[in-house]
Amino acid sequence: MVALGVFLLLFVHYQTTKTFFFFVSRQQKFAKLPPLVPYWIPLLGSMPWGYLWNASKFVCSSKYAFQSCHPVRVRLMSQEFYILQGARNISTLFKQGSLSAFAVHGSLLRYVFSLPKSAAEIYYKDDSGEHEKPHEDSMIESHNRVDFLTRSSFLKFLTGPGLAPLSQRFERNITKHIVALAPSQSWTSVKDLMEVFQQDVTGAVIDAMCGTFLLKQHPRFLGDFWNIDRSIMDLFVRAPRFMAREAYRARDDALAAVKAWHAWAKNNFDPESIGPDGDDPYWGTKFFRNRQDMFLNMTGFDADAVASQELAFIWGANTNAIVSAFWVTLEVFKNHQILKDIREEVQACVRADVTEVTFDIPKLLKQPLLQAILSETLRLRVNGFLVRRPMRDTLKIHEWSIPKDRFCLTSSTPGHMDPNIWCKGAGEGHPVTEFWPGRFLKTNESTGVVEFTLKGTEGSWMPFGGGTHMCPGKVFAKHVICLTVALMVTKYDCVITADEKAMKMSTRNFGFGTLSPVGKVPAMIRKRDAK
Ligand code: HEM
Repeated sequence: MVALGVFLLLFVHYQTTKTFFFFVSRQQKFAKLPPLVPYWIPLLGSMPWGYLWNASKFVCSSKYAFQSCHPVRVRLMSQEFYILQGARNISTLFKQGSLSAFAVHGSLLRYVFSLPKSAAEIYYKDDSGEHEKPHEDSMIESHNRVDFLTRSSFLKFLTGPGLAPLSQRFERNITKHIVALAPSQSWTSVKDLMEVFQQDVTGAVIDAMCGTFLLKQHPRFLGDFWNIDRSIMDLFVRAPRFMAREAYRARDDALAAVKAWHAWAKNNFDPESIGPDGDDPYWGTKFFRNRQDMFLNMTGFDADAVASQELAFIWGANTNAIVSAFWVTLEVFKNHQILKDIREEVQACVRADVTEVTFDIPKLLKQPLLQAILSETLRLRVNGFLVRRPMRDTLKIHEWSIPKDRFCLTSSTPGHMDPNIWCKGAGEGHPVTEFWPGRFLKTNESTGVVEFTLKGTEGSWMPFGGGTHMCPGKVFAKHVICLTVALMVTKYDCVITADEKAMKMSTRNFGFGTLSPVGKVPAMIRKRDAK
């Protein structure tokens, strides 16, 4: 009887919040507060039970939250935040200035990468904005403008003059690694293809970025790195140490390794060793060398804080790119026709004037099928949450107003899995769950040439996020992925022997970017006759 009474009360509460939801949604008034998502239990609010069970299904089916065509307000215990979905709303969000992305970055830095509290404070206090000219009423000293300073360091490194030398070093490293994978033209078994990417491709990226000391002196670094990556959710939610001992051990050892590299570079650095591109063998790049002073000038930063920052950067530079490179390679080797077509595209970019295989990289990065395969892979494999906080003013999303300082959450998954975007026109007959690169190809009517296109996907395809905090590494990521795949298909035949179950995506790290396969992916590889 009591249970029935409680149920009836909760039911009435739910129906009332639902009625209000629809009432506010339909109001015609301009600049209105988004409606509150209906919920059953008054003090708990909208508990995301479905999310805990199947995160991907939850964001693709939660009618009131991630599937709503307008922004909504969510109450979760004492907290309130906003969810924003739909191409039109997301495109508008990305056009706004003064949105801080620190909500997620701060928790990642603080809890996953152990940024000391004194340094994290600088982030919380920084209200000077992301532009060179600080906000007029901001009192933050110029050396403490952490958002602007870190963002400019990324941009100089990854989109400015730092990119060419980094890319060239990566090219040399990855070629050596891939060429050494299998010794002969007889089949060699590979226990787990993913491990090849975690060791060889990550090794090539880290050596190109940090110089060779880090991995030479700390051979366990790569293992620790992927251990952290696997357990990122445990660290992020601050699981007690006894429940995630190995994750905390890996994180602490990786931080110690980065700190030891920094100390070695500081003690041994010779200014004469700086090359014409500005990089040097101690810090690896001008980027890491210059960030030492930049961070150590900030209030509350010490050697531990800098190690946390740089380990976080190394993680960001590898996790998505390496796992995506793995999926692209897998898709190519799984399908004979795609493999044949990709080999043709890649072969057209091989430079003939050298002994070891090298590519005309600008041409390679423009090949339509390769770009389409990469884009389709990112659509299916990247599942990220993006969080923004309006720092200065109310955030206006069409007729909706989100008050200053509130958190706004959006997810790449609903857009990536929306049949109204991906199954129209040529995509008809290809369900959203199917890997079909044709979604990103179109035939030029006047020339008859098949071209790569992202037209019509704005606000729906967003593996790299968007707006002022959009991923600054997207060009380098494309380079890493395309070159790795080009080398693999040129040098090797590969038969994937894993069962379908092992190749499913693990949702363990849902929300953090590219998801890994659930199991090991064994394969057989052999050298090809090609150069
Ligand atoms: C397939 C590969 C990659 C994917 C899918 C990816 C995705 C993302 C996403 C979704 C964000 C958040 C953007 C936002 O909040 O709007 C981000 C941020 C970032 N990414 Fe990437 N990323 C990739 C590769 C890389 C690489 C190779 C680097 C560096 C070499 C890199 C460096 C960063 C940095 C530094 C940020 C923080 C930017 C900021 O806060 O302003 N990423 N990435």
